Amino acid sequence: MNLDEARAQIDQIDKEMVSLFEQRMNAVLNVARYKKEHGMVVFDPARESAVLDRVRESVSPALADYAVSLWESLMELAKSLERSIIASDSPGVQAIRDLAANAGSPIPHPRVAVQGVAGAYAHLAAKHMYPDGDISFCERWADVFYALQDGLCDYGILPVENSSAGAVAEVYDLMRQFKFYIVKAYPLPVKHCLLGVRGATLRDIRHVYTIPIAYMQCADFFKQHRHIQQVPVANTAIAAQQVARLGDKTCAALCSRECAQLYGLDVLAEHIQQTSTNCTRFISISRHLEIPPNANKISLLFTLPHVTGSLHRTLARFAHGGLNLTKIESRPNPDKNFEYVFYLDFTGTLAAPSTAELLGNLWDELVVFHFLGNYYEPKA
Ligand SMILES: C=C(O[C@@H]1C=C(C(=O)O)C=C[C@H]1O)C(=O)O
Repeated sequence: MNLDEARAQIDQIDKEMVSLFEQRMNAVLNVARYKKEHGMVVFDPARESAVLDRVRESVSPALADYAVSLWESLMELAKSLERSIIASDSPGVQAIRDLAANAGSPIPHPRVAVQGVAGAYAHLAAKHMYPDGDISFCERWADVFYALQDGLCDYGILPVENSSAGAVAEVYDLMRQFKFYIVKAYPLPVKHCLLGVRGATLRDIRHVYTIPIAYMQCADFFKQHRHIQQVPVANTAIAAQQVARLGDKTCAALCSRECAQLYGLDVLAEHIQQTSTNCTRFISISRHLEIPPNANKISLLFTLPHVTGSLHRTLARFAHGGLNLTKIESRPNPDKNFEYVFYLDFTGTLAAPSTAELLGNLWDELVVFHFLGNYYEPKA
């Protein structure tokens, strides 16, 4: 058989399969109508296992895994179609709608907490995000969460992810513990400088004070300057403050250019990060949900049952809904060894009924599900 003949055969088979697909989906619609009338839920795991067992038995062993995978997808599509008919007023969907309806407005002249001291990247992000904000400083990231919990500030600004060094794991874990809402996000271009005391030169430097995630972003520079040892501190601007206090020509800080003027230091090297587009995403967290009219991003936190394909099936539901995932992060679940908490960001808005419904369904189905916010994030 030549290529054209084989493809003609495939075309003929596809024609029959499309017709069968349509017939199957129509049968699914009948199931959905029945379920709606009888108050039944969409997902029936026992029925799905029976369908998959039958498929596996009916196909040649060499194709069994392929066939099972195809039927798993078919059943996901079936459930998406069913959900367009039922479950639209389940408790989860109602909860999501209530959240959206009760979302508050931004606080004027807010009190904004950031970690570090003046000149920290979080400080620069906070000034962009809240130009009229009253900014105060905390020692650790956790302290920003405590300040918010205790009502000492209205918003907290935190880094969640750098374009080259990746996620800020500690902040993700704190998000799980405190479950505040994300009300804004801002991708801050980050250009690192090496600052030393007045009169120092790059050759004098033996120690660089900085936060490890910033050091990682300048790995190439420090490979070329192997004699410079890293001294980890909690924040880049705290590093600048310490170097200024030490007054030692062998010590430098890796931080923003703004710190030079703030702490009376000299710029010994600038823009030493790996990539010219280096950028850190900052979020603003709040005790209260706010959804601005231009909200374009949604963040979620959830756990999944530890069974084959559960993440794949969940993500497929976003794909079927035409939703573009922008970030997925997994962190250890402290309640269950070697199981994970998933964090998902995607472009979307709760104003889209199908999105609100998808999230409501997940709320109903998953043991742990938290809606973290629907906020505006400008393009990086
Ligand atoms: C169509 C149904 O709903 C869902 C989809 C199934 C399918 O596509 O075969 C099977 C079980 C349910 O999870 C059904 O309950 O039969």
